Amino acid sequence: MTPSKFPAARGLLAVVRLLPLISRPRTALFAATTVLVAAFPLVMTIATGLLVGQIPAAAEAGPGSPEAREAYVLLGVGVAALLALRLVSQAHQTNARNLGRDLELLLQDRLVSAVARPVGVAHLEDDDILALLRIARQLGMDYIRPERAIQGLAAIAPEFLSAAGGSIVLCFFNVWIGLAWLIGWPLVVIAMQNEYTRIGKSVYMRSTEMRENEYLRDLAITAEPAKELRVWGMMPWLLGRFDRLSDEHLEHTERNQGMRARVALPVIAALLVLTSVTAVALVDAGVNGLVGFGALAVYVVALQKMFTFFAFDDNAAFLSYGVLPIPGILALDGKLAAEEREVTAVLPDGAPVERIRFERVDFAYPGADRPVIESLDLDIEAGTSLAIVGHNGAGKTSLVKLLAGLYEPTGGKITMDGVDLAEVDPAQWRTSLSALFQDFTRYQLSVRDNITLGAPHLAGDTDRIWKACEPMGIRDLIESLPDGLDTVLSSEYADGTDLSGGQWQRIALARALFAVQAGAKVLILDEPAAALDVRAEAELYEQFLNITAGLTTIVISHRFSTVRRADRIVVLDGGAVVEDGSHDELMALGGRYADAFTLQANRLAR
Ligand SMILES: Nc1ncnc2c1ncn2[C@@H]1O[C@H](COP(=O)(O)OP(=O)(O)OP(=O)(O)O)[C@@H](O)[C@H]1O
Repeated sequence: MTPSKFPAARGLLAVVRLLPLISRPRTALFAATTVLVAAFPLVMTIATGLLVGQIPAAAEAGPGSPEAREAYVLLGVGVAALLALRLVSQAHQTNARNLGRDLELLLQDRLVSAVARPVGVAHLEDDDILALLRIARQLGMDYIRPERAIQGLAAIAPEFLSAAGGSIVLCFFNVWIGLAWLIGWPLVVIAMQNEYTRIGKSVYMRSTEMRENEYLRDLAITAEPAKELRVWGMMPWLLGRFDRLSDEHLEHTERNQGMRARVALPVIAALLVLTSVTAVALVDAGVNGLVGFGALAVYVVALQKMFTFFAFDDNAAFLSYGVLPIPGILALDGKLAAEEREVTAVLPDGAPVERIRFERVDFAYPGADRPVIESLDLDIEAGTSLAIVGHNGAGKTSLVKLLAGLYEPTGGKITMDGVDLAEVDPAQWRTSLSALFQDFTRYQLSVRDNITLGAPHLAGDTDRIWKACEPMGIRDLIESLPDGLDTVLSSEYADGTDLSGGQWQRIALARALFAVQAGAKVLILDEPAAALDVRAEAELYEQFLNITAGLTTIVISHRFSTVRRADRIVVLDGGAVVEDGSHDELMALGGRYADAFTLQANRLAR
């Protein structure tokens, strides 16, 4: 995030630009009521002053005199302004509340669509973006809510205009005193907003610093890590560390949340001096008969306006805090939009019908200094099965993530039937793809949703769902669940249920199969059955190969019983292909594959 010299002003400008996007008429109403809410008190001020000044003349002239009638007219004007102020204030506040709420929704929407827009996932590992996301996720937090900023603005803007109006009135008394107020107030507002912004940034925008704290809190209250935390007796340690970090944060807050004396004291002193000088000058002018009683009364009430405007209150703070995250969110929207790729090619129908080709592909994860894939050449013939093997960290998953378009190669290209995937609309490519990753997601949704997520438009096709479940051996299991296919797979729901690791894996495999049945042409299976026993895995993979015959299948596995069934096997090491051939060819080669296969086979035999 680029630091800004005037974050409060930038945020405020952003708000001013965003409001018309929510609603032009409501923004116009907001502007109009801001002016009216400022103007009516000024009218009251002047009417009251003039009324006070009129009373002696009216009393002398007696009831029914023109002087007395003028006094009543002034009273009427004052009361009318008061009533109008009440009415307009109400509308002003309601409109501000609604605009604030809608602004927050607009920002949430911008944020979610910005984050969802990129084709890949690299941006979700970018520290700056993550920091912004964490802040934005707290949009609901009281202090840094844009909604509060609008409410703050709704309260401050009329007061400020009113004080400016009071300053102009004072110009008629003494132009220098009036100008001093007219220039002084904006300076005070800027100084205060800058101070509040400093406090807001240092206390409420500590996303990165609060990261560990947030992580520990989530660990302590979510079901997934609960087992390990309890079994290892980690809870006291975790809570202790959480408390320590929270205390540090609290200390930091207490240290930084106050206004600095070197800002507050000069501001307060300047206001005191200006008020005293104005008051003394007014009294002096009155005593020396330099201004009439009526005019003096108007000036005194105008001076009072200066007290009612308060640049130090909660509204001023909420205004500064609330606008803080806005420029970042808008910048993120722009930044991620700029990363969108240009589509210049289309895949032929039914692709791949010939081959998928990795051509001198390099890849390094964002921010990493070493590549995980280097100059990789790999030809995958369409309609065949390929197994990728290699030791931990060899780059197998990274390779299929590139194929799935989750990351883009940093060098070289991946083509499908000759078309560079970087030029293709990822949505088109992904309709041809079904993938199951080793860290597949266990969605806390119904069984039906879990299986049909790869082709949600077919979620109502129960026969098709059973066709995906039966080969995975889970139809009986699903039928035994309380709501069958509609049972929620989470014990966090009243009628929900959780499954064993192997059962979850079968559900995920059914999801991959369902997407294949829905038309996917390429199937990626990354450790598809690591949670199954060896026999079950071999049987399942056999089934898969039968069902998916004619499909381009890429499987990553450490189980050679699975791997050996593939048409072709490549051994990956250091991000490059080091052996390539069928099971028999690689065994005959007597290299790494043969060694590893023999080792595993001997162990199993023993
Ligand atoms: N998101 C990531 N960011 C940075 N580095 C990563 C990321 N994911 C993986 N790596 C690194 O890339 C290298 C290759 O990882 P990859 O997951 O491709 O290996 P693999 O062959 O699939 O391993 P395994 O058999 O253990 O699943 C590893 O050194 C790993 O630390």
